[in-house]
Amino acid sequence: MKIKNICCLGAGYVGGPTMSVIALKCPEIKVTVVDLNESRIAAWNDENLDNLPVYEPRLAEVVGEARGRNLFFSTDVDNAIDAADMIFIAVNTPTKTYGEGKGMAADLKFVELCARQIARIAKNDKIIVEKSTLPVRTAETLQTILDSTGNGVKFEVLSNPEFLAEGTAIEDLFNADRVLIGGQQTPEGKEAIQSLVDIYAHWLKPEQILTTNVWSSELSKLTANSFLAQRISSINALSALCEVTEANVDEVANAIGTDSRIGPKFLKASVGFGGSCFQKDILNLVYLCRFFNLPEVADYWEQVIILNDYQKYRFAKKIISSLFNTVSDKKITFLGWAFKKDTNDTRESAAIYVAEHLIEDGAQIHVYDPKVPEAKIKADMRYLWELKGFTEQKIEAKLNQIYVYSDPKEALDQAHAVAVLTEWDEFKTYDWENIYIKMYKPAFVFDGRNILDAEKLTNIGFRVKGIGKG
Ligand SMILES: NC(=O)C1=CN([C@@H]2O[C@H](COP(=O)(O)OP(=O)(O)OC[C@H]3O[C@@H](n4cnc5c(N)ncnc54)[C@H](O)[C@@H]3O)[C@@H](O)[C@H]2O)C=CC1
Ligand SMILES: O=C(O)[C@H]1O[C@H](OP(=O)(O)OP(=O)(O)OC[C@H]2O[C@@H](n3ccc(=O)[nH]c3=O)[C@H](O)[C@@H]2O)[C@H](O)[C@@H](O)[C@@H]1O
Repeated sequence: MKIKNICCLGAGYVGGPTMSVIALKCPEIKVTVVDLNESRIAAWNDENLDNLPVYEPRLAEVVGEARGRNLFFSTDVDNAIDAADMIFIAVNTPTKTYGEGKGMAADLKFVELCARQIARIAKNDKIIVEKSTLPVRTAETLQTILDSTGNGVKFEVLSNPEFLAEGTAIEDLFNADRVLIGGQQTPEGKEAIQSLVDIYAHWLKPEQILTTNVWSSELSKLTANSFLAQRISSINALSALCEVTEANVDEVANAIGTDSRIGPKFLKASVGFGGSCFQKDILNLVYLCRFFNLPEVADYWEQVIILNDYQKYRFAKKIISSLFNTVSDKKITFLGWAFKKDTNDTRESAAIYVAEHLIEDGAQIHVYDPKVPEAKIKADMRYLWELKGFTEQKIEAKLNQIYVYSDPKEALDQAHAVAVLTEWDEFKTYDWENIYIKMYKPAFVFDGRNILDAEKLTNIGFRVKGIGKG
């Protein structure tokens, strides 16, 4: 089937960039991205491209070219579903916060609602594409819901997980290592797979487009994220050993990364990985393994999360113990709040958890992040404390321990310590001599990303503590 009209449910970090690139590369296909969130859609339609709801290098350029031509953002979900031959589901699939599987399983209620809405609206045959990250065998559930309307419409469900990383989304989409398309191995399933292959073939080579059965595709996405996160937890585990043995974790990473069997990527020790997906997807994998009665496999993967929590806690503890065992009423400046550089996304950012530990010890947290506004930072902390069941009064009191700045100089002025939580490039270019003069002494720098020149800072007079350095 030659696709002429695509609809995508969910205009978030995945739906927005992926559909913008498809629209850019396939000018003959009309692409409509819909969302229930009106303000998000309004931001996607904002004339000023600096106001797009997702910050990604080069995204504004892509949207600027395709929007209004064959790329549209709308809240009219029903009409977009009706008109489409192919519907991508790119809605959120967070960890469940209630009931069966709470804290572990993926919450599929948004995906299920999409399937029900499609089943209700569709009048002609459609291809449904799972773009959201889903537990293996979700396609079966979707197919059951879609097929139970009895209106004779035929649906083919494909799995097409997304591998882009935030901060490099456009680059990743333009030059994907691979795209993965899973479908039923029936003649109709194979035809649907080919329709999606044809779309990606507008800009990717045939060898970059992998096709599999639907279950392998679903499981490959969870597996890829688990392997990536496992590498970070592995190097972070060793960073703790480096700190007590005077080995240097960056040197160790380089030494092992030059072995072509290991490879150099994803070996950067840090304050801990964040982002909306690694933790959620591993928890989901662990839940699935327990569900299928594989406790040893579940325990193995769960350790990746346990180690990551330990790393964030260890960083906060090091700040407290270095500052003479208390940070009560001390000004601790956080450089960065986003979970990595070049994104405004803060979901599961290590900064949130480090801040929580320090606030618990009485610290005043002063934050500067070039892309994250005050409202977002406070909302992140509020969400965490609400989940813990804190009273409104307690939450308000804790929020008063957080100060957010749009000028890094003000954030750093008269601080007792600086903690680098995100690896934004601009932090490396600051006038550290001047910052030192204006800080309380001894002036501490805790580099949770190992991006600053520790030798230079030490020569200025700072007490510098990186990750995995003795
Ligand atoms: N953020 C990332 O870098 C990546 C995310 N993923 C996966 O993609 C999925 C989406 O992730 P994000 O884009 O980050 O989430 P997001 O939260 O940024 O966006 C999801 C959007 O879906 C909308 N939505 C929910 N229900 C809807 C419905 N019934 N109809 C229309 N819109 C609806 C929400 O309002 C929200 O704007 C998740 O499953 C995630 O695991 C996969 C690869 C990368
Ligand atoms: O499913 C998803 O959501 C996506 O998850 C990750 O992408 P993302 O979370 O956007 O960003 P990463 O570059 O993977 O970084 C994740 C976290 O790990 C940290 N990290 C990364 C690499 C490293 O060596 N060390 C390290 O601490 C980053 O700072 C960040 O906090 C994967 O890299 C994507 O392939 C996947 O599509």
